[in-house]
Amino acid sequence: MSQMKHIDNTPSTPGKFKMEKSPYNRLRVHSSLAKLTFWSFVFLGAIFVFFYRSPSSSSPVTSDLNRRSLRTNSYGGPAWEKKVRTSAKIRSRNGISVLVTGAAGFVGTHVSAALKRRGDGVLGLDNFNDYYDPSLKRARQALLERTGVYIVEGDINDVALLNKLFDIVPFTHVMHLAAQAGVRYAMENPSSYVHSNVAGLVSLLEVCKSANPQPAIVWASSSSVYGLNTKVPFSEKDRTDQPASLYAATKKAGEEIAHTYNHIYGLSLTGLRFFTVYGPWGRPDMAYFFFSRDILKGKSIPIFEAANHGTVARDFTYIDDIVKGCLGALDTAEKSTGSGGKKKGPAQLRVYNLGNTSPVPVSDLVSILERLLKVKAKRMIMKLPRNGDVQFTHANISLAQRELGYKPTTDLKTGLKKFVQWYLSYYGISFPVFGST
Ligand SMILES: O=C(O)[C@H]1O[C@H](OP(=O)(O)OP(=O)(O)OC[C@H]2O[C@@H](n3ccc(=O)[nH]c3=O)[C@H](O)[C@@H]2O)[C@H](O)[C@@H](O)[C@@H]1O
Repeated sequence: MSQMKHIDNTPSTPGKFKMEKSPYNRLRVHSSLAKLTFWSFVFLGAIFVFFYRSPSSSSPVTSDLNRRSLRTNSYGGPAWEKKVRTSAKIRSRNGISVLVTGAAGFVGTHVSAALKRRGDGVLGLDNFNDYYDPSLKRARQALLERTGVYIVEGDINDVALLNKLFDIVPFTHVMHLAAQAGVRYAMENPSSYVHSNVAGLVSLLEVCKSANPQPAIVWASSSSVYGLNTKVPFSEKDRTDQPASLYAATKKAGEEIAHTYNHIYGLSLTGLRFFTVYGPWGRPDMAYFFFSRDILKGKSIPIFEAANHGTVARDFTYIDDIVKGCLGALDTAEKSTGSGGKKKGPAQLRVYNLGNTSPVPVSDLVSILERLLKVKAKRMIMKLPRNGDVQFTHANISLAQRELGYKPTTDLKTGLKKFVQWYLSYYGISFPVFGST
């Protein structure tokens, strides 16, 4: 401390003392001191105005990104690296090592657990943002930790962190599931979709392209890319240039970005178009989830219908079927061909529908929930809002069937029963619900 003081009082140049000895110089020093004080105030004032009045600092974008804790927490150190290595360690013959982004998310948790179960190395990455209740994400994290999967807390836009992870583990695969999901929320917070689904994807692909070896990447696109397409069932060959929401547009952009990185850098890329995935540990922002909550609370639920009382339907797909599709995609993914950021030859570029091939009207979904929950829903029929929803989705899955061995086996009634079972036990709600179905 005293040493510090000594250092602070030492003039940087001896000449300064000499100058002070002349009265003329003293005058000059005083006047420059006054000037210095004046300008310091001006400068501090400017800083104050910039930080407290600047529109950008209080813009919804900045404050939202801060609020949603998208920043990477501290990382590094031998203990942290050991956790990363242990989690990503392959424990079976022919196993793969996978970086799963969005590992604390709904699909991410299930895929990570399935990979770990069969002996693959798995490292999770998640920013734990508060788009929906983060305590559910923490509970999923705890679940994964028990199976030996460690989740690094960080954002996919953090290139330094991603590079560090690739320095520690030569991942053979990336399962990229981190995204801003939800069709309707895109009108409330458009920038979060660009941040995660466009910028985040690019930053991840930048790191993958430079990694040595380059990993093969499987990532989550969405059925929403079919947008206003009316040809059913939706086939991968159908047009996808009429997105009905910004969410859909960012997923479509992702498919085009994937094409670019495949073309320039030889990255092996597989996009999976998920069709309204549901099940235990699901997302509370999705209709089946909050319908269950509100039916139990006796709150009315808005059920959308199209013009002229047209039915709104979804090709609801059960999580276990989706997991099988994801694993099938990882297992059939060919290696990327580039190295050192340079393409060495053509690489695989694929897109698949992962749906259930059996659309169910939303009103039927509610009837199933009523039976499972033994509570009559207060239905509030509403016109389908013009905020991104499409009237129906229906997947043609023959391509995934042929090339990934994908074969969904769970109908909505069976899948919802499993969801409701989980929901009641997770939220500690006990009453006799089962038996009658
Ligand atoms: O398949 C997909 O690609 C998308 O599936 C879901 O989107 P969505 O099908 O709109 O799922 P929900 O928000 O759960 O809505 C399910 C159905 O319920 C309807 N709904 C939703 C909310 C509501 O209040 N009332 C209502 O009738 C919707 O119109 C829709 O037909 C996911 O939220 C997206 O992240 C995903 O990408």
